[in-house]
Amino acid sequence: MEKTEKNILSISDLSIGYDSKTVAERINFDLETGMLCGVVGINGIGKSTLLRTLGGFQPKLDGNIRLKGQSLEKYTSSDLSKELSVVLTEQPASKNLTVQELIALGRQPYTNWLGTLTKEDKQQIQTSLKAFLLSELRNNKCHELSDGQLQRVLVARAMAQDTSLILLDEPTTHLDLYHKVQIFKMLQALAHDKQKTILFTTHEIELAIQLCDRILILDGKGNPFGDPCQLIEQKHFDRLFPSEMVQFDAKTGSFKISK
Ligand SMILES: Nc1ncnc2c1ncn2[C@@H]1O[C@H](COP(=O)(O)OP(=O)(O)OP(=O)(O)O)[C@@H](O)[C@H]1O
Repeated sequence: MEKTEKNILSISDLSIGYDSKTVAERINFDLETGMLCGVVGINGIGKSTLLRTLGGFQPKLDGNIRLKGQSLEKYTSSDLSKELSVVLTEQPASKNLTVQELIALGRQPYTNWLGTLTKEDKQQIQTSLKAFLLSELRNNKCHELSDGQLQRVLVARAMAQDTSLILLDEPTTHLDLYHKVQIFKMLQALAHDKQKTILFTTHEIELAIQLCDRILILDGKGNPFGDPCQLIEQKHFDRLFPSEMVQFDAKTGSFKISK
């Protein structure tokens, strides 16, 4: 009983894909409040498809997705926008807005039809600007930003939306190592300090191993899920890529090119 209450997201026997094409099946995992979870796997295995399915952008093929104990399909779009925010890889259409204006869009689920911001809305926007080191850039147009800065703005908008679950598709693409680590650490702080449940897809397996509480490996078979150390012990990362090309070193938690 206690386990169910703590679970924000419960996925059982989920199959995802398009019309008659199943991309991945037998996906099972639970995420509790305050957990940071990375979804990894080779190109084309279905990471983005999973994220879009969990975000309600495309229907599941089979199985169950429960958000805070209720089937995802039962949520109205207005209720869902208060529980779930999604950051996709596509560039936002609204790049002509300032940083502060784009982050303010995160408050839309709570504002009246005129979009009037209350004191609480404004406070949330300021907190998000601060958490993602954007206060000084607040009046800059989004099209003037670097990829790393824009990525921080998109995550800050999700934070301003103040949902229990945040989904992100490859939030560190195009970023250098420093800025990848910066985003990962900010996501970790958002999960641990603000008790948000965060699930993101990534190719940064080594960083995910170091910073995530849980990892889901989409592998086209059992789709193992667990604590990174546990997955290392069970040798799941060893099987991710063909060993004649890359090998996983369990001691350092990193991949080495096979000589
Ligand atoms: N709109 C679509 N209609 C049909 N098939 C699609 C569609 N979008 C993606 N696919 C297919 O679904 C499979 C999974 O794609 P997806 O983008 O989810 O993989 P991914 O793991 O995110 O890949 P990557 O790491 O390269 O971003 C691929 O075979 C892809 O060709």
